[in-house]
Amino acid sequence: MTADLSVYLVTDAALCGERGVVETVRLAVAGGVRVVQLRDKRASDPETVAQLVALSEAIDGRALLVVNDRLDAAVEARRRGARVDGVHLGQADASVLRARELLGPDALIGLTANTAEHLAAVRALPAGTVDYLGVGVIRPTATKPDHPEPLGVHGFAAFAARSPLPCVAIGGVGLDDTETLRDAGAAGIAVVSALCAAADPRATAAAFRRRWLARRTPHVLSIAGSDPSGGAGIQADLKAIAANGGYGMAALTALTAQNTQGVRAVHVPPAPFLRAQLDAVADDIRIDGVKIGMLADVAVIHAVAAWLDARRPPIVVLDPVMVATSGDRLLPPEAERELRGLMTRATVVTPNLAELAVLAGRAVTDWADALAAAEELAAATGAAVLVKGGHLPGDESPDALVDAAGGRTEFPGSRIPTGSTHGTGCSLSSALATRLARGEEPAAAVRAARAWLRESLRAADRLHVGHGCGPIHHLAGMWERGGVDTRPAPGEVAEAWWADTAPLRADIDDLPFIRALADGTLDRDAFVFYLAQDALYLREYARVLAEAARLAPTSAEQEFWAESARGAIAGELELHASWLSPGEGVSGATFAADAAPATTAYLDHLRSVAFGGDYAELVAAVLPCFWLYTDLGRRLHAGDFGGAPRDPAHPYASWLETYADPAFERATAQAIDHVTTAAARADAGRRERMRRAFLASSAHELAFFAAPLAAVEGRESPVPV
Ligand SMILES: Nc1ncnc2c1ncn2[C@@H]1O[C@H](COP(=O)(O)OP(=O)(O)OP(=O)(O)O)[C@@H](O)[C@H]1O
Ligand SMILES: Cc1ncc(CO)c(N)n1
Ligand SMILES: [Mg+2]
Repeated sequence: MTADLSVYLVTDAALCGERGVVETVRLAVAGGVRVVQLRDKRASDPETVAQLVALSEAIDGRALLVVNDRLDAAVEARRRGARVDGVHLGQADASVLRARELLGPDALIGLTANTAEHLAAVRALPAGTVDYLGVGVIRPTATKPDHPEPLGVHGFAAFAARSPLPCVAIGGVGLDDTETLRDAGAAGIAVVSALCAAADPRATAAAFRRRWLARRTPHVLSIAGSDPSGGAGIQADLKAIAANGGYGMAALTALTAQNTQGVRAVHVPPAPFLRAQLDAVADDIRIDGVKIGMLADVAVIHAVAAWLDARRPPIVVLDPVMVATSGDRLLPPEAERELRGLMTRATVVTPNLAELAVLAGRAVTDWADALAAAEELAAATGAAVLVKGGHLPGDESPDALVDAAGGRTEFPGSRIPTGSTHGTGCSLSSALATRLARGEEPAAAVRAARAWLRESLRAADRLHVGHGCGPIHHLAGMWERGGVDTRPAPGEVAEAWWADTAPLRADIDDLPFIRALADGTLDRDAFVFYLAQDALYLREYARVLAEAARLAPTSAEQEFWAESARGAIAGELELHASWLSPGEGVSGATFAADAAPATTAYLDHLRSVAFGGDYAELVAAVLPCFWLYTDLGRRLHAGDFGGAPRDPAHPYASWLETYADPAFERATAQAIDHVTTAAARADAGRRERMRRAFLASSAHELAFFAAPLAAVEGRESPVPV
């Protein structure tokens, strides 16, 4: 069989010391050892059998277990239920032919070899008798006192080049030899003292594994369904693997007929054909990581489980897909139980909240439940659980990684405002598999995969794919860094931002203040309160506009914002002065009024953005005061709210006129142009900060309009600031 022989531990009871062989092996396997060879020349056969049983339990299928020399002990331990994958035999040990006969075609059988005669003998054996050669020693070593003349790295390379079988380098191998031997053609490095005598075998094994994987493109296989619309399934997986630095491969479990709106049909090819795909890949290509997605039915799950058991890929990320983003089932309920069986074979499982509830068999209603359920599931299956908070209500989308020992890392993150989340789960699990296959530590791998996912989510709406829940932009970061111009046109930014304010604008339209302003029934005190606050606001707004002028990159923009500042302080206050005139007896109130909470909150927001010194963000923050007023003024003036604003008897007629002023409309068009041009030029991160500043100001506009009536009626404003 083909196996991952990369980091191969040979035990030495004396070197393991008080920690013992079993605990040393457990730690080393947790760190990334792929093959464990029990080697104890002095142990009796019954002792060896007992050791194999204990080791098989400790390894629990996460690495291959072979025994040195003792074929009979291997057979007996298997009889007692231990999982013993094979034997390693020396030239003087029991015949490899007999081992193959007793252990079967799937066993891992190794043979020590280091001379031309040994190679000739191997060539004479029937094909499939021996799987690999143990070749050494590389350097003089105390762990094999009777060792032959050391080969050195060059001797090893020459031998491996002539060998028809994979060669594992053994004898005096240390951490610093890892890449050298790998590049000399080793299929793996066998380590004795560097691991058995290590103070922390887990960390040392992880270091070997990292060094082994360093500077080498990981080969990642997706076992998943097809989504012809390209956003989820293997199509998403291949893009995610490529974007995260891996070579992607895909074996299809199912074909779906789906698009961004839903799944129309599913076709599941026979399970043996899936097995044929998997074997075709594994027989030829080193597999560094596997991602498992849609499994379609019980037969497929069983086929994947059997293949995993036969091949033992080093990294398995299982995304327990049950329901598509669209709500369509991708796994029948009776197969859900079977998924739990697969979990024990996974490195990491990545359920969303609903899947976690099913797998853990308990209700998951909030994030605390999710963390508790993830802990139970990880402890029960031995797989780490990455629980995803994409479906949590609210503004946060956190994930958390919980390992089988109960260790937990949380990854906080704000929700990215987009409807394009088709295939996020597929993409995240593939990115994670790729990074783990490259040897990244689990928490670091999750962090990097999430950073990539978030970058791809932020750019998602720019793809304009489909009419439903669109895909993420898998290659957004690559395109941006590679100089592909993917920036939006200013008009596209304007359209998107305007759409984002739709709920706020609807709320403004529904305010009793606006309704009463339109039909002239607005309480006069409320109107005066509003004007006084507006006057306070405009005085500071003018300073903020002046700051925009100071930061402006072009003289045209400098002139525009300076002129707007002048307009704010002069024109608007002049208007207000005519309303709050001495005859009305309230003019002193203009500057004398205290700022209401809504006013202070809005100004604090504007000043903090101005203080940040980013021109683009600042002009985005000042835009709603132009845009929302122009829109509202135009519609008030047109009588869209009922009432008769052009009626000279309307008490607020002249106020309403100002905002429908064509000069103000032109200024607003200019402001939109300057701001969206700056947004279109900005990189994705700054563009998002601009959008947030724009939306925050829009929300303050709503609160500002809601405040007056509440204030004069002595109640709390319905829109908190
Ligand atoms: N709007 C969003 N903003 C930021 N992150 C998000 C958003 N939506 C989902 N995510 C992230 O995307 C990843 C997938 O999470 P989710 O809970 O949506 O999984 P899923 O339901 O399995 O996805 P899928 O629908 O593709 O199967 C997680 O890292 C989650 O935090
Ligand atoms: C093929 C496939 N796999 C997974 C998902 C989950 O989003 C999907 N929609 N389609
Ligand atoms: Mg999912």
